[in-house]
Amino acid sequence: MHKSSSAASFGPGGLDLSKAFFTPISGGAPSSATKRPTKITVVGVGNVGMAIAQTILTQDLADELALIDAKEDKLRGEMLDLQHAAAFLPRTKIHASIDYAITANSDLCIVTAGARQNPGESRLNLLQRNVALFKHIVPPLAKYSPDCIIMVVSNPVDVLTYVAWRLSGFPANRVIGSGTNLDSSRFRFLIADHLDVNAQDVQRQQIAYEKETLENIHKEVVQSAYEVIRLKGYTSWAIGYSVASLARTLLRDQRRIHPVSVLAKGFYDIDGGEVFLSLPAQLGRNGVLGVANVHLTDEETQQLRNSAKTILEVQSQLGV
Ligand SMILES: NC(=O)c1ccc[n+]([C@@H]2O[C@H](COP(=O)([O-])OP(=O)(O)OC[C@H]3O[C@@H](n4cnc5c(N)ncnc54)[C@H](O)[C@@H]3O)[C@@H](O)[C@H]2O)c1
Repeated sequence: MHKSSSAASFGPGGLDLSKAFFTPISGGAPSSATKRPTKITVVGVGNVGMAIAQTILTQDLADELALIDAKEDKLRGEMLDLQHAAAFLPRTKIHASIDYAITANSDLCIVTAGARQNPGESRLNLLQRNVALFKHIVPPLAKYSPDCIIMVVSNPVDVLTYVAWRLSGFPANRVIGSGTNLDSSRFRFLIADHLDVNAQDVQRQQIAYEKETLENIHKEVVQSAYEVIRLKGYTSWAIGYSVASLARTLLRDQRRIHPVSVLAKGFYDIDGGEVFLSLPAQLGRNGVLGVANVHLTDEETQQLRNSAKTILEVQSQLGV
């Protein structure tokens, strides 16, 4: 496949056009003090992967973007389509290939590749197919970018984050799932809409709401993704912004708290095994820096433990 680069080549003579436009100044060559470029890889250029890629570009989060997929034509088409917007965007070098060598030295690798559920197929079978995909995806990512942070977006996100953690051999602080970051945003939108305020001002604070209003908003959050999928076939824009906000916090060491899938063992009385759950985690350049201690009711603690138990049962059938 034609490996991309954002740079065009000019004819067989190899004419260096840059010299025709600029006269280099002495000492202008890159020095060791020059900042290393920030590089993000996105695996899977479907609806979700492309929404993430385009948000990363418009928000100027990377100097280099590497796109990986199994479909060569789709991959090249998406790469060219993004490159053609270069005149309207901050400068980012875009690569695309089925060869993981282009992902080398990434700071952040975002995995969105996933199999689609066949009619009548069980969720466990779909999960097993996704585990098989991850066996092709995660080891080469870890090989080419041994110091990167891996962010899993593919569903079921908690279990696949565990799978990515096992397959990568990385410490748990460098493997994160997008978790309920998007669901939180949906929750904040619905509360903001109800109160007619800005969603960015909806924070973690105890405000007295009518029980019924809160229950309705909760129900709506749970149904949100299904509703969008029913109407347009998939979700993309909100998950794109959600993951870009995580990328910003991680790569710019913002140390913000996000509800994301992290290794939950030892937090909130979850001790039974290695399971990834969405918890309020502080994120920075080293990945997960800590987990916030939010007060939970006994019922909420029990719900978390039940989720952990269910996920562990599923994981025991995966052979990873
Ligand atoms: N975590 C969340 O909040 C959230 C939100 C939305 C979607 N998702 C999940 O994201 C995933 C992707 O959704 P989508 O709508 O983009 O699906 P999609 O079918 O449009 O895209 C999936 C892409 O993965 C690629 N792919 C398949 N096998 C591959 C392999 N071995 N290597 C590289 N690429 C491969 C496909 O070619 C395709 O381009 C799904 O699992 C979906 O459930 C998660």
